[in-house]
Amino acid sequence: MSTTIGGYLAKRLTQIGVDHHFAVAGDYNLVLLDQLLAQDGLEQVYCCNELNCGFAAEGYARAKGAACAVVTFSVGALSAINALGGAHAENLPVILVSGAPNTNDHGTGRILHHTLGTSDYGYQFEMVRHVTVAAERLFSAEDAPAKIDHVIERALALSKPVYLEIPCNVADLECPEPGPIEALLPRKPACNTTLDQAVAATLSFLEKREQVVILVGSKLRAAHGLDAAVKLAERLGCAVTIMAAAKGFFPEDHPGYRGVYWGNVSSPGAEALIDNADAILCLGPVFNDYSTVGWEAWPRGEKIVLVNPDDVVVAGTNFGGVDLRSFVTALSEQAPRRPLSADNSTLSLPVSAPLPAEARLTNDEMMRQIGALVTADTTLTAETGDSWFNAVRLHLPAKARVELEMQWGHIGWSVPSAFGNATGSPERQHIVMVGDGSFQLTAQEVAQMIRYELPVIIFLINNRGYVIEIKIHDGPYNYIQNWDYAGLINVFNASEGHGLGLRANTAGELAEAIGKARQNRRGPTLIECTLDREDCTDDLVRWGQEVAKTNARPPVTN
Ligand SMILES: Cc1ncc(Cn2nnc(CCOP(=O)(O)OP(=O)(O)O)c2C)c(N)n1
Ligand SMILES: [Mg+2]
Repeated sequence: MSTTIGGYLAKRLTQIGVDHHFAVAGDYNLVLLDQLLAQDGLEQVYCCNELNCGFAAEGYARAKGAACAVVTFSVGALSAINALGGAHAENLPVILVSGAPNTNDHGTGRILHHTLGTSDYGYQFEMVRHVTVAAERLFSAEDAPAKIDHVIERALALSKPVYLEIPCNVADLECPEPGPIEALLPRKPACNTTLDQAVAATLSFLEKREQVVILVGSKLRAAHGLDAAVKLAERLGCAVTIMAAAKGFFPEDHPGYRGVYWGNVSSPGAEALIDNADAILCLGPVFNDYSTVGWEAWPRGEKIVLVNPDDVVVAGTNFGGVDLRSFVTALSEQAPRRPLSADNSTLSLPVSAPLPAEARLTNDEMMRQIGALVTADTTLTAETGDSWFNAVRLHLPAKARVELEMQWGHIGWSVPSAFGNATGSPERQHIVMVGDGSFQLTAQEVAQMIRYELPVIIFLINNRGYVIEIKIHDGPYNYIQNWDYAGLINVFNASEGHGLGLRANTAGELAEAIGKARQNRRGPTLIECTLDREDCTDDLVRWGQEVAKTNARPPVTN
């Protein structure tokens, strides 16, 4: 039995659970798109531009575990590379496929359209290698299956993006049908010796420790460790705090849950818990300048067990080649059971009283009403900006999901990512919180939510500017042209769309808009929430001051 190279890729995508792929057409990829369209069980979904296409795939991977974006050469791929950087930073297996020039043009010295105007067409491949863990260029049918399998296997094994370049005259060449998919799926580690030693070292480390705390980090999901972390918390009976970028990665109704650890913007009591602990098990953390609030909140030293996706460090001793899920699972099975020492009934939850309907809308009232919307079936995508701090402060019901991009932090990511996430998980309720500044970068992807009739509820927080930047360091560059954000939906609807654009200036208008949004099942509802610029979270103000101090450190002169 044979297929084509595009058909081989299409079959592999469906075998790894990718039922949709995102695309922007270009003459270098049209034949490939035809091959992908021919695959049963694989839907082709279109985006307005290649940056959004990459972010839509990134969001889809959050829902489905992997994703694919197909773009044209150079003018398309160079935009998508930014989104691939985001997928790399956020540990998401996105497969970027780029069409490419006809193989007969290589080495001719000819100048091709969409290129830099030179005869070397290899620059894109060189660029993309910096943001992927595997990259392949196809030139013939003979080695195409092996190269396609290689990049897919690497994407799944490392939960990172990969790249495939398919020339326009190669996509429909004949090749054998794919073999068994098992060869590409992540395999359990063969060697247990190091694992056993890491567990033994941790057990003896814990023997002498009384104040044990688990700190959940943002790599835990990519390392497939969410369930194991709950089992470990139950075994140790200990308190559990989460890092902001890991919001939703530990059930907040669990008795051990004790809020967000984020330095001086931690949940009440969480910072003291970490500071007073004599053992901190850090599961998949990312300690960067933002998550440590300018390097101030960075647990280190002999009381730390650092559990990374592929290695464990016990009080400074490194155990390489130990995967996080196996380690946490083994520890949860072998650690002496301890009684529940933490009780999150003391967890103080900021709940503001409802405002009268005619009252001017405030940030607290907006979050009170959004919080009431969140259920176990909700996926909340929260954008860079005060939306980070608002989302992190929410108290989540079990199984509710929060999607953040706190490592890459590309403003505008949330709209296309939520489009992809909603495409991959239509059974969930999708909510987006996005500021006016961020929205202006990728707004057009709301039109695709209209096209595909996705009932995403978008809370557009119009506070007239880049407030997160204003709180770090103000200047004229933080103020933007205002849009009629609610009115934009009519533009995107044209004559046949079911999008809804509403504005909420008061508490009552917001409540009414949310009611209408919940009824609108045939398209997105954008609710423009107008807030005073100064009405932002205290957390943002404190965090912004710390970040500004960190950025202002004078060069260290030796
Ligand atoms: C692609 C990209 N370009 C610039 C930035 C820097 N930046 N980070 N946050 C912002 C402003 C966000 O403003 P909004 O979305 O309105 O959010 P708020 O803080 O709620 O006002 C910028 C301009 C960024 N993070 N990503
Ligand atoms: Mg803003």
